[in-house]
Amino acid sequence: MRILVTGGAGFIGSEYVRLLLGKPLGSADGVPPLEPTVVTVLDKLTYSGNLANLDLVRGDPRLRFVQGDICDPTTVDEVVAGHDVIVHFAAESHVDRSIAGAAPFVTTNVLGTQTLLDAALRHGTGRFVHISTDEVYGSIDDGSWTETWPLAPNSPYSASKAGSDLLALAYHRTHGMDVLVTRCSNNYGPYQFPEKVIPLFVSNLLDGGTVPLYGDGGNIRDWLHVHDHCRGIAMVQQKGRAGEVYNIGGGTELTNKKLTGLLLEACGAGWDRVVPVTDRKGHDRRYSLDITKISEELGYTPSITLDRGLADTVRWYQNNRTWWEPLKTTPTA
Ligand SMILES: NC(=O)c1ccc[n+]([C@@H]2O[C@H](COP(=O)([O-])OP(=O)(O)OC[C@H]3O[C@@H](n4cnc5c(N)ncnc54)[C@H](O)[C@@H]3O)[C@@H](O)[C@H]2O)c1
Ligand SMILES: Cc1cn([C@H]2C[C@H](O)[C@@H](COP(=O)(O)OP(=O)(O)O[C@H]3O[C@H](CO)[C@@H](O)[C@H](O)[C@H]3O)O2)c(=O)[nH]c1=O
Repeated sequence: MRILVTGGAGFIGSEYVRLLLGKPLGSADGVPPLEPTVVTVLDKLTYSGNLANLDLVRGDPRLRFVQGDICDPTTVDEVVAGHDVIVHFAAESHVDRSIAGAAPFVTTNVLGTQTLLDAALRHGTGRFVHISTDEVYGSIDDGSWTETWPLAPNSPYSASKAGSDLLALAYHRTHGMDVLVTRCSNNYGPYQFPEKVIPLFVSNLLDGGTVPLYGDGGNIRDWLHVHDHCRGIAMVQQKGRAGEVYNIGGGTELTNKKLTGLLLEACGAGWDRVVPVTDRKGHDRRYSLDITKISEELGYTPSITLDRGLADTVRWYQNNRTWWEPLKTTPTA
């Protein structure tokens, strides 16, 4: 099977490539055999893409890397040809950046996805797995989102992801393409660019600095280890039903204040290192996913507890300064 992974040099995409090639960050228990003959990574290498993320699989004869933009129809057409499956991670992924400027989010997330879908349609690609996000549902005060919940995104990032999510489903309904969509909660783990809250806070604390906690710190996120997310995607790729949406969550909801406390403890720092700052504009209060569908249909359960996952992640950032230190000093605009 020939698999194309877009955004495979990013945080989550690179773990998916490692999983496909038999070098994941955790045990692949419960994941059906993947056995790819070729894994092609198509990645533009934006500020968040990094070839070093693929170091563990460098040299695998099945891995091919193409530096290219998913918005470029010529490149996309050439790369898509001959693949049986596309797993589409490539995106602009950071909410704060989308507030500062929405244009690249609309371009990459909406137009880039349309460009890929059109190429997959032309080439008759067997299966297209679109990686979406729980943020497309908006914010929820009580209860949890099932897959049939109406979409109500609030940030330019989540609006652009909702656009691509609905486009992917539309290609299934309109053209009969074998498209599946996954919507997952907040990922954490090694190789996450140090702008998202966990790697930002951990790297700042390891550097002896402070951490900026938005608003009252009461916003709630559901945390999912990147390896468990990729296990869930692999199950969807192998066993999911065409045209369906699958939520993938971690079942670990925490306020940002509680999360900050855990990170301070793991880094041996005190609350004097926390600086309350002005809240994010339009800040979603709570995300919560109902994962009954993927659990009952595909046998998914997260395997890495938050305690273990956070301890391992902090240790990874302690031991891999050479990976993240340059990323904190290089301009990324
Ligand atoms: N990080 C999370 O918590 C999370 C949660 C839910 C969903 N997601 C989704 O998962 C996917 C991956 O997220 P991530 O956290 O790994 O993001 P990331 O920012 O670490 O990686 C994105 C990758 O896409 C590449 N890319 C960006 N624009 C491109 C373009 N125009 N053409 C080709 N490549 C391009 C980048 O170079 C990078 O390698 C995204 O679609 C994101 O919306 C992320
Ligand atoms: C960067 C930063 C964040 N925060 C808060 C804002 C959020 O409530 C929480 C997590 O922020 P972020 O790490 O930016 O993640 P969030 O906005 O939830 O979005 C993430 O999770 C989404 C899935 O829920 C993904 O679709 C996005 O790609 C990913 O970036 O921490 C702070 O308090 N201080 C900060 O400096």
